[in-house]
Amino acid sequence: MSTPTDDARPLVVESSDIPERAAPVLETTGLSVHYGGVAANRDVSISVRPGEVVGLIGPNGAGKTSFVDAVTGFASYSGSVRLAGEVIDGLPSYARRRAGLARTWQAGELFDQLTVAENLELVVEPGGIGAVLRDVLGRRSSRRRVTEQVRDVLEMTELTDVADRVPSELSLGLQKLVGVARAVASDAKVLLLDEPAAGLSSSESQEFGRSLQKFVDRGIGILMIDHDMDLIMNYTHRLFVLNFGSIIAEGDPAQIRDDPAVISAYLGATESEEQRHHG
Ligand SMILES: Nc1ncnc2c1ncn2[C@@H]1O[C@H](COP(=O)(O)OP(=O)(O)OP(=O)(O)O)[C@@H](O)[C@H]1O
Repeated sequence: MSTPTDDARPLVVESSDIPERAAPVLETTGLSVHYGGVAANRDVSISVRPGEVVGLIGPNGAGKTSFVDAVTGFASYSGSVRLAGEVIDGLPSYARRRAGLARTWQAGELFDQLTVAENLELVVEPGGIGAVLRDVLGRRSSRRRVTEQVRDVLEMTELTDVADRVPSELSLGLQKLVGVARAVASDAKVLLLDEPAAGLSSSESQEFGRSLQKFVDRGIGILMIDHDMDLIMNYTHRLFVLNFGSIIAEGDPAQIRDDPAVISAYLGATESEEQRHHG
């Protein structure tokens, strides 16, 4: 494990610490997504191993969200998705979630009327959101009982001290962490993080990156999409780069940073943005 001495160094485990031959916990093979005539993903094959943080990056419109939508069962696709070795094609999104595929969304997804602990209870309570809301709306002074599973995740994510607060009382960075904690509370094997740094300052984003270590330590595989290159470069082990729906590069952050095809894809995207603004 890395032993960082300053904030600039990655705190997640080094690639060499991940068993090279560990079977992927998430694997897609030839995944393609079409919206009418638009090919949002073409033949995308990626893998995430247990305890590995994999980044999926690419210019705007490259197909990152479409990929996550397909993997989580929110968009139709051709090709195949395996979770812990099992093919999950054809399963609806809730069944994929139950099987251990957890997702966080770009937009805030926490219930502001509920405490942090209650937000986590939503995913572990067999009665679901209805049962939690009935309890909470019925209460006057006493808080809902915190289950052992939620207490465990709160401890792991160091959120125990804010368990009784409502999200609006927390910094945006902590709110994001609560979102991830909630995803993990549902016994996640894989976490798909869609732009977790959106809206965060660069120091909050780095803080968020450091918090990923706890999930890595538990062997959870993470696929992270973000435009924040400091977060991506410092806190991932491996990266896949999408452009126009296809993977154009794969490698560790240092390799990707110097890859001519990647540089050209980003420059091309910037140039066409500029042409759009000036055209
Ligand atoms: N529901 C949809 N219907 C039709 N086209 C869509 C739909 N969703 C996405 N697309 C198109 O698919 C392509 C990929 O979009 P997607 O949102 O997956 O890219 P992205 O990499 O996530 O972009 P960004 O970084 O801007 O979020 C784009 O051309 C987009 O316009």
